[in-house]
Amino acid sequence: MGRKFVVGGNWKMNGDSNQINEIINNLKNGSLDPNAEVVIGVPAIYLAQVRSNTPKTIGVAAQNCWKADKGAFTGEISAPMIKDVGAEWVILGHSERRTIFGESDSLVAEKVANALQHNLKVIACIGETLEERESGKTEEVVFRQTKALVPAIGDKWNNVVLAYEPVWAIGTGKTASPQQAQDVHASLRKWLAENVSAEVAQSVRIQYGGSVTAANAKELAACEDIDGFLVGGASLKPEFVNIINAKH
Ligand SMILES: O=C(CO)COP(=O)(O)O
Repeated sequence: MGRKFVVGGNWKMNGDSNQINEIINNLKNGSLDPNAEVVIGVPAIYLAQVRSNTPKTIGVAAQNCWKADKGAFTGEISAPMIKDVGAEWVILGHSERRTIFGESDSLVAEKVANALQHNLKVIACIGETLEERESGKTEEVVFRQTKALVPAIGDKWNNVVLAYEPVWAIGTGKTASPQQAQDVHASLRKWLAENVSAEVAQSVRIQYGGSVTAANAKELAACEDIDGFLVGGASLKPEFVNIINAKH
């Protein structure tokens, strides 16, 4: 069976009630490809509001959560809380969490394990920095980041989407070329076949993220191993609909 195209919008720390209503109306009024799964990644404070105002055909994701269910973790939110307000997904291991907030591979893995245990679906992000790419370490880095997730995911790969987001392409306007992205996605699939299973390698969806726009989405979506996108800036704009529809 083919992998269903999946497009995430990561709003990051953007949006207020007015802008959020505009984004949701744009999605409601747009004619969205029924063969594409759509997930919007919303600032935690708006999760409940967005979940109740957005059609159920669109998934709602938190952008982070802590690894424990509850307790003395001031400022954090938990997987059970995300579930409680009706959201279905969480984005974990985003490069901004890894770099700005110092999240290690092992912390990301602990968060992934806890989120999956609570039946949240997870978009798990990986990707190399410019320096790592230029020193020929892209595969080493994305394999290391993925390896840390394997025990955390266990047999729950059905609830995981991998997002390959080269850090140098995020918010820079420097999109990876379709060939650069395809090469890493194909290497990841090969690594998964060798280190997890042929079935997981074949079935797991791998999104590309980093300066995706309506202008470059079609060419990227045509690549064999690119199964969707994780979109930052453009997910706040009307062109997000065109990105969702880029595959068909
Ligand atoms: O980080 C991203 C999505 O998670 C990508 O952000 P941009 O699309 O703004 O480059």
